[in-house]
Amino acid sequence: MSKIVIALGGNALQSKNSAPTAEGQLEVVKNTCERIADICSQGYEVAIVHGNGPQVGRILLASETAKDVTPAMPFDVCGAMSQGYIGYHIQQALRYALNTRNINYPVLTVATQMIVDEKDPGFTNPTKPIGPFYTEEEAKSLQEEKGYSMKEDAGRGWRRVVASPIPKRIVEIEAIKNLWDSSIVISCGGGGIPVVEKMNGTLEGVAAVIDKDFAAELLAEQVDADTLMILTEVEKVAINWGKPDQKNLDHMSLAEAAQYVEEGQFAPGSMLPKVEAAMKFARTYPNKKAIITSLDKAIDALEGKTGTVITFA
Ligand SMILES: Nc1ncnc2c1ncn2[C@@H]1O[C@H](COP(=O)(O)OP(=O)(O)O)[C@@H](O)[C@H]1O
Ligand SMILES: NC(=O)OP(=O)(O)O
Repeated sequence: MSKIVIALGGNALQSKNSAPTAEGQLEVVKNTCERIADICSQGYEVAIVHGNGPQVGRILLASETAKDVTPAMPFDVCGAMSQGYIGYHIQQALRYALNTRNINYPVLTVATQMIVDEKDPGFTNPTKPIGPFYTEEEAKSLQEEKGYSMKEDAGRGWRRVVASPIPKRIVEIEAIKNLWDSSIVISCGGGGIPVVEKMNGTLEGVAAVIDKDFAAELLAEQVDADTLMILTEVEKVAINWGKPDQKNLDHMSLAEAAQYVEEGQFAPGSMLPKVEAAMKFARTYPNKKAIITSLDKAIDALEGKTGTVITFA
């Protein structure tokens, strides 16, 4: 059976058109899980990685706002909280969607720690957008008042950006591999809880948010997946994106993708990490493929009918 690691983007978890409540997230996740269950019912074995940018940003905000009532939680703990409640929603919704298709695999979430290098340049150059969107004015005053780093996010508004080191090693990988045959595993949520390994072998959480596309790629390598599938809002990656001469791409070889990256075709913090993660998978496995497409088109893309496919040649 073909093994797929699926990375779920923001639109698979929350709707832009409604308040970011827990109930709203569950509604969106129910639809997402119907699509994932469709993939499972085609005979694919799947593992799920999800993002957490909006969620971890809001948990941090809530924690900071409530600091006079209860101590603020550190960054890594907020990441762990986001894995817990997003994983819970996916577990609940996917269990139901699978059961209605007479598939009875258990679905479970592994709180996953991800080892990063404490000297990673990401710690001095924050790039990962988290939390809500702001106007430029709001962003500038937050920058002044709270010392946040704020950046414009792919034409969609301003957001807080935080350190995003490269994921190096999945601490719980052996457990995830052991669980693969009997369960659908949700792991490396939000890219994994970022931890550094100390000289004495202990792990220590650090203030960062890892990119889930890079984490999904690392997981796909570790479980020897056949396909890395990155699901986002758009059906295809484009060059000249948002311009009158936008061209949606069916396929990119590694060389073509590298050329487009060089030209700055992909927005940092949004499409760029997806393309870079897909390139890494294609470089590691010249006979396998990475696909970037939308949730609704996932099955069509697996059948080769749409999406942007990234391969070695
Ligand atoms: N070259 C591009 N081609 C397609 N989409 C792009 C491109 N550059 C930026 N984008 C934007 O990036 C978005 C995907 O990034 P984002 O929403 O941050 O990811 P996620 O789905 O993981 O939450 C797309 O929905 C689109 O708005
Ligand atoms: N951690 C992460 O990559 O989250 P988003 O996909 O929400 O940006």
